[in-house]
Amino acid sequence: MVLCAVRKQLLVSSRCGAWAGPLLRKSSRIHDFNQEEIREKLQAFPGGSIDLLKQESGVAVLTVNNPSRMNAFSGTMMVELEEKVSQLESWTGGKGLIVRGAGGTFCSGSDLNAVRAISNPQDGMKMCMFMQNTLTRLLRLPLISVALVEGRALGGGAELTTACDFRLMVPGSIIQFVHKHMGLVPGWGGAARLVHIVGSPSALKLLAGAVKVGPELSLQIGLTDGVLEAPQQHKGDDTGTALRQAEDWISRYTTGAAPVIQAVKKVVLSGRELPLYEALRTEKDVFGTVWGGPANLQALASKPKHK
Ligand SMILES: CCCC(=O)SCCNC(=O)CCNC(=O)[C@H](O)C(C)(C)COP(=O)(O)OP(=O)(O)OC[C@H]1O[C@@H](n2cnc3c(N)ncnc32)[C@H](O)[C@@H]1OP(=O)(O)O
Repeated sequence: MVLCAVRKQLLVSSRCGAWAGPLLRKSSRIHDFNQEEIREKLQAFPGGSIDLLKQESGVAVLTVNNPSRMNAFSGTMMVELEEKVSQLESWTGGKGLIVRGAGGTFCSGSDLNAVRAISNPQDGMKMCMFMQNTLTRLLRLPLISVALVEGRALGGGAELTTACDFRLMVPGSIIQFVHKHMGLVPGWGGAARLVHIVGSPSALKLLAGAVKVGPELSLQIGLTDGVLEAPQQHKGDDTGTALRQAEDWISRYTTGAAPVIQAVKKVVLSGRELPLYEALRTEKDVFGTVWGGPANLQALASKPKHK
């Protein structure tokens, strides 16, 4: 059922040139439940915002913005994240996404005040399913995504980093699955994704030890894809900032026509999520959307040599 939904999502989005519309979005959810009730409850815990900046380069910047609480996720921010993911799903010209936190730190997980207020099992389950649905859709966006980790990514913040294709860290930053210290395990899909990224022995160590993972260890176990230079801010020049460095890093993967970059992400996604037979069928269909397309014809006309 879920596999069919993933394939359907990939195919229709390929034909439309945009990511899945509302109909498919519903069927591609991991948990099919009425999200309205939990959305309403989450709205009762305001604070901060999730800001989205779509740039002409085709690379968007999504900022978790609640610096007075180390960018903890309030209830309204959880709802806003879902809305921003919906906007990105229908961004035809999009190629890349950088997810970051405001004020020099990434995210300290869910807002503990909201968590206390909805600590009953029913609401906890609904919040968990809501965030799993949203973060699954974030990872499935037809955009190449990277989490830019400055400061700390704790708890749900660490889980959020795993909902991106790549992670970049600045010196001194930390990713820590602190859940065990909170009497919890990840609930936003972070454990399942972490196993895919670093393998089960390392995932077990990180979760059972609530290990503080700095850039060096992170590179060693394959959690991080790059360590940036220590950010430097010169007057009138932002080239040294972590964001600019992340934009430079991602540009090597997002240079080119949007339909081609999106197709690349789709074939990798289908390879990651579908059994081989389904993935091959999807790859064939996605191939059909770029074969003979403008970028393909232009490349053929220019007789390129790949030296
Ligand atoms: C399935 C999801 C699971 C989860 O995400 S559970 C949540 C896991 N996260 C946490 O437990 C983080 C707890 N916070 C901390 O450890 C520390 O605040 C942290 C992030 C290391 C920063 O330490 P410091 O630099 O010393 O700063 P501080 O403690 O004074 O924090 C500044 C203000 O931010 C607040 N804050 C930080 N993380 C928060 C959170 N998750 N929820 C609600 N408020 C949070 C903190 O209470 C403080 O506020 P205030 O200035 O005292 O009013």
